[in-house]
Amino acid sequence: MSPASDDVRPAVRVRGAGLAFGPRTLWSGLDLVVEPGEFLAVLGPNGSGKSSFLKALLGMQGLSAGTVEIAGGRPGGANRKIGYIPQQRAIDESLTMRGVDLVGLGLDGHRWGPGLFGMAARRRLVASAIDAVGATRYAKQPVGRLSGGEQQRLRVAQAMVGDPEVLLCDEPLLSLDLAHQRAISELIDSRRRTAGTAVLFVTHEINPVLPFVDRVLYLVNGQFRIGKPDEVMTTSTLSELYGTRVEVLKVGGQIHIAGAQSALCEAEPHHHEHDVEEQVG
Ligand SMILES: Nc1ncnc2c1ncn2[C@@H]1O[C@H](COP(=O)(O)OP(=O)(O)OP(=O)(O)O)[C@@H](O)[C@H]1O
Repeated sequence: MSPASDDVRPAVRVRGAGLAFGPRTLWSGLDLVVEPGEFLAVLGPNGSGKSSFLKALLGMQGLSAGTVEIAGGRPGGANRKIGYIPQQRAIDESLTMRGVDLVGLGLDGHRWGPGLFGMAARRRLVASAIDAVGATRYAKQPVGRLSGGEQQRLRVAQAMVGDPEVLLCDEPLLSLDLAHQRAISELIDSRRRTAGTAVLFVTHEINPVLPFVDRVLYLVNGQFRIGKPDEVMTTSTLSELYGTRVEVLKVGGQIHIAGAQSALCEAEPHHHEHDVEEQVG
């Protein structure tokens, strides 16, 4: 990541942001600048507000306080500089749209024009985005009949095809096998290195992307920490954040967190007890 300078505008700038639903505050006082080419992992247990954070950046969720700038503008509207991989939802089996058409939706029509040249250029871009996620074999089939992982790879292609300045990814590795988790993480990493795309990557499992992560935003129970993985993913920082002893174990280049789930269960006693070593963020 290159250091901030005056002539490079940040990809994302969040000032004094807060989000509350009724009496429940998901986060408040959030200040964050994400630079072009930076890879920010957004971690935290279920319901801590990770997806809502991405939705606030997209203008799909209003803030309770503060402001957001993304790709040089306000969130919302048709900002073509933002690629978004939404949290996976099953696509209706009856959807007959083909993969190539789904990916093509990630391109804005007017830039290519109706002429033959425009259409050929558009087709080439779509084909190359599909190739990059390894989806060429099934890209002409109806999306509704593809497996969850195949659909997910097309969603990644759709988010990347428009040459975004900022890529917002909500658990993009879900339902991918290990080989494709790796291929997609490396593809996203290479895009931010070569094109300077900032990546905000929501995940429950940091290990598959740990080699790429510059900084972590960790959300828990209305609190958050921002910093390099080595600063945030420590026993002392996470224990402070969870409000109880949480053990962070670093083994073979991977990070494992023990005790976080039971910390949350104590706060919400109706949940099942799971006090095994686990990764919740
Ligand atoms: N529009 C809304 N109105 C009321 N509550 C909402 C709304 N949107 C989200 N919430 C609540 O805010 C909390 C945070 O939701 P969010 O989806 O951001 O969590 P998350 O960290 O992404 O969780 P997960 O890991 O389970 O995907 C949840 O408890 C959710 O029910």
